[in-house]
Amino acid sequence: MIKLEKINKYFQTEEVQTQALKDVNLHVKEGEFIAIMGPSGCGKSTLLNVIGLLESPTSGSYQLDGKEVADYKESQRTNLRKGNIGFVFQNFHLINQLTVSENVMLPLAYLDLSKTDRKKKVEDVLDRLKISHRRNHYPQQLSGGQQQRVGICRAVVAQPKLILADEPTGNLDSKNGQEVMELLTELNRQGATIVMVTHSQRDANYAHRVISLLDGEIVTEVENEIDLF
Ligand SMILES: Nc1ncnc2c1ncn2[C@@H]1O[C@H](COP(=O)(O)OP(=O)(O)OP(=O)(O)O)[C@@H](O)[C@H]1O
Repeated sequence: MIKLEKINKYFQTEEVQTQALKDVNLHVKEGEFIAIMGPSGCGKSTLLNVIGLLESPTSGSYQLDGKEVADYKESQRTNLRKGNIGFVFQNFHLINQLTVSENVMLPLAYLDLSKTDRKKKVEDVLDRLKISHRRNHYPQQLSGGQQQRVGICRAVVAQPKLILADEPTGNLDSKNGQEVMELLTELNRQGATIVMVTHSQRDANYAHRVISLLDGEIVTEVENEIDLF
């Protein structure tokens, strides 16, 4: 599904040039669950942003579902993201002025669906992730764990094949963090491919494979032994 070959990413500011990714090669198969780890500043978020078509690499090849997308312009990347990639963020990124239902409906605004179909999809995902009793609440009326549950609803409502999560449990206590990881595992079992950045070894244990980055380079790749049954 994801094939990165010799991906390099440079950031240029007035004084310095930083190489955030160095010759990164990474293949992710459909249905895999990958964790990306490494110290602060090693390039984890940059890698996730490249995979999620939020940024383009400076050089290298990126094939997504067999299509070369490394040179896509911003408008092409935006179009491809819609409905295909769901994002989960550490700070949830919910809009405080919108209710839970309205937040979850946002990614559907760009898809060609009737209002009834949109409402049904939102209701289905709120039910499935057990947060429908809070549908008319505003984000600040919810606990952190509930907010992340809503964040995950929004990431999956358009049924994307790929879910990208940047430290999804970073702002949660361990009980809520574990619930979020169980939710991601369940979505993965239902077929979603997941790439997750994490600082937590415990969270990384849920993944099939753990990639470690150091100074923009992949230094180790470890397969986890996961009991699938
Ligand atoms: N927009 C940008 N402009 C300039 N430099 C950047 C930019 N984004 C990232 N960098 C630099 O690229 C390197 C990698 O950053 P990145 O955010 O990917 O690291 P990270 O591993 O996700 O860090 P953290 O764990 O602290 O979030 C860092 O040196 C950072 O300063």
